[in-house]
Amino acid sequence: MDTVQWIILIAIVALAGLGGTIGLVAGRGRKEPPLPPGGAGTTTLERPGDDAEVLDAPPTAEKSAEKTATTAPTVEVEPQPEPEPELLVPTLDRPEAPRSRLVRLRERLARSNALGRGLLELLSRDKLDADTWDEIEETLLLADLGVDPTTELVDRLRERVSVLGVRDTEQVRELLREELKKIIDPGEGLDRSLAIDHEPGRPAVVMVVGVNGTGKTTTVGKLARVLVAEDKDVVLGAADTFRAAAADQLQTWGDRIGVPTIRSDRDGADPASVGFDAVKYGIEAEADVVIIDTAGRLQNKVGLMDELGKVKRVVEKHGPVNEVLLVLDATTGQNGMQQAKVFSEVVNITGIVLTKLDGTAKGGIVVAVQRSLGVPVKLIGLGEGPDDLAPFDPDAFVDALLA
Ligand SMILES: Nc1nc2c(ncn2[C@@H]2O[C@H](COP(=O)(O)OP(=O)(O)OP(=O)(O)O)[C@@H](O)[C@H]2O)c(=O)[nH]1
Repeated sequence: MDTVQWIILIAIVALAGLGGTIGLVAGRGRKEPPLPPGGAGTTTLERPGDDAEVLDAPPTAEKSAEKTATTAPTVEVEPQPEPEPELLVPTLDRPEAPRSRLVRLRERLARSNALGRGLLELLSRDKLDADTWDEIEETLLLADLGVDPTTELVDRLRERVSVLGVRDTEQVRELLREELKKIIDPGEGLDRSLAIDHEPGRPAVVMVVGVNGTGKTTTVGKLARVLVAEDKDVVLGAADTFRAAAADQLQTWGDRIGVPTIRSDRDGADPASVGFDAVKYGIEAEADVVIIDTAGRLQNKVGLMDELGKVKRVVEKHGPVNEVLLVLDATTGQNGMQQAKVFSEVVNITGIVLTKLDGTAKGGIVVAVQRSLGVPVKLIGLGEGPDDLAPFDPDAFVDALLA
């Protein structure tokens, strides 16, 4: 071989050696990709074992770039998925079932109501003379029982106590229980259940009316919770467009239990149209009950009262309103009675909600308002808690008064 031939031979051997080295380096950096779960056609890079702790969390952009640079220089890396946004599932309140709340509320009523205790004390005196009977009468009047019911109750008790010669505290308590029961639940077929049965395709409509501050919006919210606890689908209508924050307040109640609130974006919008839309929505959503909150307004503002009548008429274009609940604050006494009369002239009240019976000895208003309107008390509010509303049960009420 001459020199040129030697040079060519050496060059061929050198090139062959270099090629083998390059092939080893590239092969070390490549791994067979694992099949993705489910065997779909995409391939992913295997994650090294020492990165195991980050398997659950998607790698950060920085980390994945680092990995790309050090472990897979020649592999085309699929873009790493964006971290999944944390799914914020709103936690809804689970309203208390009506049965258990009754027990709790009864205890509260018994604690806060001095009427029964006062009467029992007077009736248990050794001598039931004229002065004592006057005191009994006064106690009942102060409890807002009203003049006629008070006279009736005192006359009946007086007669029975003297005829039966009852002196024993337990017997007196029993007589008082019977007489109070008669006067609170006169047995004239007062239906205290809420009229929320409905035909298929049309929800029952409940309108809630009353003067500002009686607890109207709160009652709508609490009532929605009672109904949700009974597995009803409820829609709220914020037809109190008079007070700016009322719709927000109502929506907060609805949001807590996953109940939609139909409202206007505009303050001072036509409440009748909000009421109409709420029922329309309720029909489309196949809801069971639509509860409409209305503006609390002063009873002497004739224009505003007319507006309330209009809300009812417009809502009734969808069909009859099943229930019109008047909310009265039990602590306002005779003023509450005046309000009741004015409202009943504008809309046909079908039931009364007495709020704030906690902390007042004026439970007698139950009797007064039922008599004056001929409408039953259907619900009572016994506190500011979300589940402090219960169906009115005359037996439980009298028991609580005398507890
Ligand atoms: N103690 C007690 N407070 C109650 C009860 N019901 C309502 N309230 C309180 O009464 C206040 C007025 O309640 P709202 O529901 O805002 O009254 P409203 O009638 O809707 O008033 P407007 O929205 O201004 O028309 C709130 O502080 C309620 O928490 C109850 O049964 N007991």
